[in-house]
Parts: sequence; structure tokens; C-alpha cells
Amino acid sequence: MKQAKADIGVYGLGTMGSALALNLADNGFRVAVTNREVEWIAPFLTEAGPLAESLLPASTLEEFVAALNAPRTILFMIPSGAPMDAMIDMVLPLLEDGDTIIDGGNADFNDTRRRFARLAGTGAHFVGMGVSGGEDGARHGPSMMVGGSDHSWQQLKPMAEAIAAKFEGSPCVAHLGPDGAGHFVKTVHNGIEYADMQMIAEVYGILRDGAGWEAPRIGALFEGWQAGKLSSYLIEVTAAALQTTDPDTGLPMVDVILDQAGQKGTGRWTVIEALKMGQSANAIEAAVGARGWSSEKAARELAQPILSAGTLEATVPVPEDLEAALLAARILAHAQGFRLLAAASDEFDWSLDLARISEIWRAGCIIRSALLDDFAQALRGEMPAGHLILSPVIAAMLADAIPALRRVVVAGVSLGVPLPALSASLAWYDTMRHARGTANVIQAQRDFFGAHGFERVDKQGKFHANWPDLA
Ligand SMILES: NC(=O)C1=CN([C@@H]2O[C@H](COP(=O)(O)OP(=O)(O)OC[C@H]3O[C@@H](n4cnc5c(N)ncnc54)[C@H](OP(=O)(O)O)[C@@H]3O)[C@@H](O)[C@H]2O)C=CC1
Ligand SMILES: O=C(CO)[C@H](O)[C@H](O)COP(=O)(O)O
Repeated sequence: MKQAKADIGVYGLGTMGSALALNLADNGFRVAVTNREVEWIAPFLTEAGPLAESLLPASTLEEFVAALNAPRTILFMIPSGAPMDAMIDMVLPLLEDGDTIIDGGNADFNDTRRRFARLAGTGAHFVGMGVSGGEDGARHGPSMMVGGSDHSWQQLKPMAEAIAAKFEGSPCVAHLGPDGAGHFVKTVHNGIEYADMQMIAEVYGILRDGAGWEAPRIGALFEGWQAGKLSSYLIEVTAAALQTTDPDTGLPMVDVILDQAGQKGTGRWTVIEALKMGQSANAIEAAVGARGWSSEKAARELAQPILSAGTLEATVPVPEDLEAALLAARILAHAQGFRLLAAASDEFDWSLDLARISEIWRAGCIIRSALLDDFAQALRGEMPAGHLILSPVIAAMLADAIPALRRVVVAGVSLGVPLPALSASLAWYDTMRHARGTANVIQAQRDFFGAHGFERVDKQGKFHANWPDLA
């Protein structure tokens, strides 16, 4: 008997691809599967157990494409960059009008825009789709941020909605715009992820280095925060990690882990794109920078006995202050991310629905938290100057929590505990609440040394002063 064809093909059976393929199969779809190194296909089918009945293994690209119902939907879960371009080159000649290629990896949205343009006119479609939730999310319900054409979205939608995480029954997936919109939103999601992780690590740092708390005690404190406004996946996993014991040494696991964190690019891309658009998401920048500093382990070991601390008397703020400080900083980092999304939406004409983005981040993704529901409501309401922090509800939340953030930053500065992301978020908040800033001096300096001109508060136009004569 002739075997029924597959609804979708998944290329790349690594961590994410295999989990998504199983999720699709679990939801009743027939899935063609293949992998660059084909020897990984058989163990994957064994691991799939009864779900293998819905999986159609293919050992060549031709066999894989031929196993799919037309119009074809092919999901690639492979590293971004050159591998994706190479795969497009190989698969494109095998496709027909209406077929869709989806890059579900973490891709630079500039590459996605280029690939989208490359496929336009070929009859095939290109979708850049951000997937968040790690392996477990991919297997049981990720959050997905989809870019590309309406045609592709109609093709993908039933499958994407079936496998996505659900928040109160609503699937955490949306078609956000054309070309690179989905991958841009995923990039900013990851930028916020970097900031949130860093800020949690900074609170751990002030308790460890300022108050001498052991990891399990800090973990227990964080676990308690899960009952409040900070409730989130990242607090949950950090609390669990801090309370985990290393089986080899009996020490807290985090105490035997090197203080050097890697990065694959999405945080850096967020910062680069922010700067290109004349923005500065400084809490995210601080988090990306801190990962860079973390890798300078040898230099820091050399520096410790050389650099004087020059610390001041201070006590570590009470846990309630740390909780409120983290809440304020988390709000500020998200607000910077949403500001960036709004700027990109204008720049690329995407009409991004920021409230919908917040909604699809409420479940399944790494930054899911109780706050995202508040943000979604705020983003649908009054938001002066397009800033989330100016929404009345969010401004009121900040008003409650900012004094605690100040106390924590002051303590960190006094005790010499670095808090780059927490202090950056506070600096942005203080910048934004000053109607008159200090760039008047920057204007004066630029005109003084470079005759760049300046604008005045009392007259329209561009002016130049003969500074040496006036001085
Ligand atoms: N891990 C995570 O938490 C998340 C990852 N992502 C993104 O998903 C994508 C896949 O990540 P992940 O599953 O973790 O990675 P893995 O390393 O687990 O798997 C990578 C997959 O890509 C294939 N591959 C590697 N190089 C090539 C190539 N040159 N040509 C064709 N196939 C290739 C591998 O095949 P082979 O077995 O032959 O080596 C393997 O199937 C990445 O873009 C990643 O950024 C997105 C969200 C979360
Ligand atoms: O996309 C993800 C989570 O949302 C991936 O886990 C990604 O690898 C995280 O970024 P990095 O490796 O740079 O920390």
C-alpha cells in the first residue's frame, strides 16, 4: 500500500529539530525527517517510540522533499548563517510553486530579509521563525515568532497553533510581519533574556559577595519569589540550579561551575541593531558586555590582588528590597526591548503588534513571566510617546519599586559588588524622567571643537558660537 505523504518536513534532528518533530507527531501530524549525518536518524526513531509511526525517515534530500504533501512546508532547525544558505541552494531546485522553507533557528534578521528577497519570484516562500523554550518547550509547547508571507502563514498556522504553548487556551504563536520580522522579534526576546539572566545573577552576586549567603539559601529565597510579581521561568530555573548539589563533590553545583558564560550572538545582534537605529537598550548592552567580561577570567584573576577595592561601609538591602529592585529592573529591560521593537517596526514598515508579542511570550518561551500579561494590557492601552514605562499602570509599578532599586544599586556601589545591568536600567529610568538632560553640554562641546552647530531653547534654527572669543 502506498504510504500517505507528510504534512511537514523537519530537517536537522539536533536538540530542537528532534523535539519539534516529536511535538508535531504528538499532535497528529505526519512528519518527514532527515539529518545531515543520516546515522542519527535511526536512534531518533527508536527514541520516538510509538510516535515513530507518524515519522517518515528520509536518507536523501530528494527522498525527503518527495515525501511531503504539496504545497510543501519544510522546517530547518540547523545553525544560522552559512549552513542555512547552503541548504537553500540544495533544496530550492527540488521545490515547486507555493512551497515554503522555514528557518526555525536563531538567525540574524538581516540574513532573513536577504533570503526572503532571494526567494521572492522563485515561486517558493521563505519564513524566518523564532522558536523559544529550549528543548522542553520545543517538545511540549514553544513560543514561536513567525515572519514571512501570508501564504506561508496559512500553510503553517494549523500546525504551529497545535504545537505551540498555550496561555489560557490561546496559542503562543503569531504571524508578526513579513521578511525578518519574526527573527527580529526573537532576537529582541533573547536580548531581554540576556538582561533578565544577568540581573538575576547580579542579585545572587550581592547576596553571595556582600552578605556571604550560600547558594542554596539564595535559591530558597528565589523560590519564594515565584509566588509574587517576579514569578517567571528564569527565576524558577535559577532557584532550582542554586539548590542543586554536585554529586562528585557534594558542593552546590553553581560553586563548581566556572564563572565564564558563552554566547551565540542574539544578545549582541540586539545591541547592534539598537545602536544602528539610534537607540540604546543599555540594560541589554550591560548584560552582553558582562558575558564578554566573564570570558576574561585570566585577566580578572591577575587583577584581583592589584586593583584596590576602595569600598565604603554599607549593608546588603533586605530581601524585600532585592525582590522589588529586580522587578523594577525587569520592567525597564522589557521596556527597552519593546521600544526597540517599535523602532524596528517603523524602520522596516512591519506594523508589529507589541501587545500580541507580549501575549505570545506569556507561555512557552524562556522569558515567560507573570509580568508579560501586565505588559500586554499596558501595550493595548494608553502609552505616551510609545514608551511602556509611561503607561499609567507600569509607571505606578515603577514608582513603587524604584526606591528599592536605588537602595540596591547604592549598596552594590558601596560594597564594590558589580551590578552592571541593574545600574544601567536605573540610569535609563533617571535619564527618561529628566525633561532637561545634559546634552546641552555635548552640543556645546561639539560646536566648540568641530563647529558642528547647536540648537537653542529660545530661538529656532542652527547656531554657531565663536567659543574662544566668547570665553
Ligand atoms: N538549543 C536551544 O535551546 C535553542 C536553539 N535554537 C536554534 O535552533 C537551531 C538548532 O539548534 P540546536 O538544535 O540546539 O542545535 P544542535 O547542535 O543540537 O543541532 C544542530 C543540527 O543542525 C545540523 N547541522 C549542523 N551543521 C549543519 C550544516 N552545515 N548543514 C546542515 N545541517 C547542519 C546538525 O546535523 P548533524 O547531526 O549532522 O551535525 C543537527 O541536526 C540553531 O539555529 C539554534 O540557534 C533556537 C532556540 C533554542
Ligand atoms: O534562543 C535560545 C533561548 O531563547 C537559545 O538557548 C540561545 O542559544 C540562547 O542564547 P545564548 O546561547 O547566546 O545564551
